[in-house]
Amino acid sequence: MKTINWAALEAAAKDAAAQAYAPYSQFPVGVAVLAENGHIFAGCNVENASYGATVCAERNAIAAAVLAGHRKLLAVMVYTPQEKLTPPCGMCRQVIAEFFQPDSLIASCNHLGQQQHWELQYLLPDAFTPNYLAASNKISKD
Ligand SMILES: O=c1ccn([C@H]2C[C@H](O)[C@@H](CO)O2)c(=O)[nH]1
Repeated sequence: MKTINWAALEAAAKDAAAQAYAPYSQFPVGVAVLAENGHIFAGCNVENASYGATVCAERNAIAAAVLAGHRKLLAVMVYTPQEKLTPPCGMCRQVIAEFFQPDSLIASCNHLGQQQHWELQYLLPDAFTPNYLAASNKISKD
């Protein structure tokens, strides 16, 4: 298993949170994802006046990685500037499951420099993944 530079992910997630567009919730989030080749992609939450069109930082970071051609992703870091360490929301857990492995580490950090780590399979047990579709339709995400 590759060594993960958690400090670099934390710095990237924190920088991303500074760009968050969160006028409605006042809850800025920054996320950094690590690709298999060591590159880091970041995203922030982008809210919307309709509320429902809001996109979380996790999904924006994953979209940036996919846009750059990276579909094999290794780790996630979520930053929120509050003491309580924040895991990804349910919708983002599903999107994470598309591009990560069950034992991939999902981490959260805060402005105090604290971190908490979870395995994806703990946050989303028995995830519905592309394998289920591939089993009947021969669909591949690669
Ligand atoms: O894991 C999460 C949870 C929430 N948010 C955003 C959505 C919304 O803009 C704000 C409050 O829910 O935080 C994220 O970006 N990631």
